[in-house]
Amino acid sequence: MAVYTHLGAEELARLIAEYDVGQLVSAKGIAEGVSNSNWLVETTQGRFILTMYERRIDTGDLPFFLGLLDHLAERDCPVPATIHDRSGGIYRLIDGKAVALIEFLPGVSPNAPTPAQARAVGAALAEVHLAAREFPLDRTDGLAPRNTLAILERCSSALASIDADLPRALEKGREVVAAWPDDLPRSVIHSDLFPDNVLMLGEQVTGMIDFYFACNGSMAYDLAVTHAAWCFDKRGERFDPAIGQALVEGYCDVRPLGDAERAALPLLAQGACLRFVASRAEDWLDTPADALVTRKDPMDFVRRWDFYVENGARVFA
Ligand SMILES: Nc1ncnc2c1ncn2[C@@H]1O[C@H](COP(=O)(O)OP(=O)(O)O)[C@@H](O)[C@H]1O
Ligand SMILES: N[C@@H](CCOP(=O)(O)O)C(=O)O
Repeated sequence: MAVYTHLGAEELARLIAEYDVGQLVSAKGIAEGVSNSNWLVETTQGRFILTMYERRIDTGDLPFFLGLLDHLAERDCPVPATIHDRSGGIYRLIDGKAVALIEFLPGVSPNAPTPAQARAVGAALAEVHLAAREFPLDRTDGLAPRNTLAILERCSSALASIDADLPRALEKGREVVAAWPDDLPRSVIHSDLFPDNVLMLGEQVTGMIDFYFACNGSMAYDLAVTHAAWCFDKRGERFDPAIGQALVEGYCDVRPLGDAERAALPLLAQGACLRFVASRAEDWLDTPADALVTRKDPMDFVRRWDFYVENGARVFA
């Protein structure tokens, strides 16, 4: 589920009237997603996504996230542009909560991606990296390896309650942080490009969404995050080499990797695993077992991490 707040018909109509998008026809809550409330809004002029920012997102970051969407959309990247209100505002407040109206993009998120889809996603990610280089705003990565290791360390006494094998991630995390390269080419990165954040029609990427972890960071690290997210089954037990190869080739067709970036990929992929192990462990411990939101298992990324330690050099050769 992901509609945390009820918005009445009159309130919705008043909100939509603040935009030059015609009259409200319907608004349906969207079940997918976990962080924000989302509605599919139909007006006399078309379809839109209305997002209410519920948790995790600092309103002070919205000019960065929403401005980035506009910057990328203007440069023909497949991301939704934001709809500005009549006074040019990029977001509005309802009862103290920020809401934004965003272009609706067609497509569905692939459940079992094919190599051709992975190639298209690699290319689209590289296009975003190139286009985002001139984006004028900055946002620090709060989930860079040092920070995610600190999260894991804060959770250390409870990690074994999630899984007896989880505490060993701490030592592995310290090794990753100690070896982390800080001098790779940078841009603004998505840093959470899982299949559920990509909309596709066949082999075409029609939408990259959910830029709410976007920040300044190393482009090769973003590719490594995407690799970890796309190339395994859900539990991280089975790696699909054809998907991995297509993703990296698709990326390099648009933005070839430098030697240092390619050499760093095995470690960057481990850093990606550290990031999701830590955020999932923290969320797991913060979320009651009977909550409506399904908790994501950090062990899915411990298994990927083990895979990269053993096979990273071969996979990214
Ligand atoms: N611009 C968009 N166009 C079409 N559908 C969208 C768009 N943005 C979000 N969605 C739909 O809403 C769902 C949840 O959005 P998402 O941003 O991933 O939410 P959350 O931040 O809560 O994870 C997506 O899975 C997708 O179905
Ligand atoms: N992709 C992350 C969780 C972030 O959730 P999102 O719904 O905001 O994409 C994970 O799998 O741990």
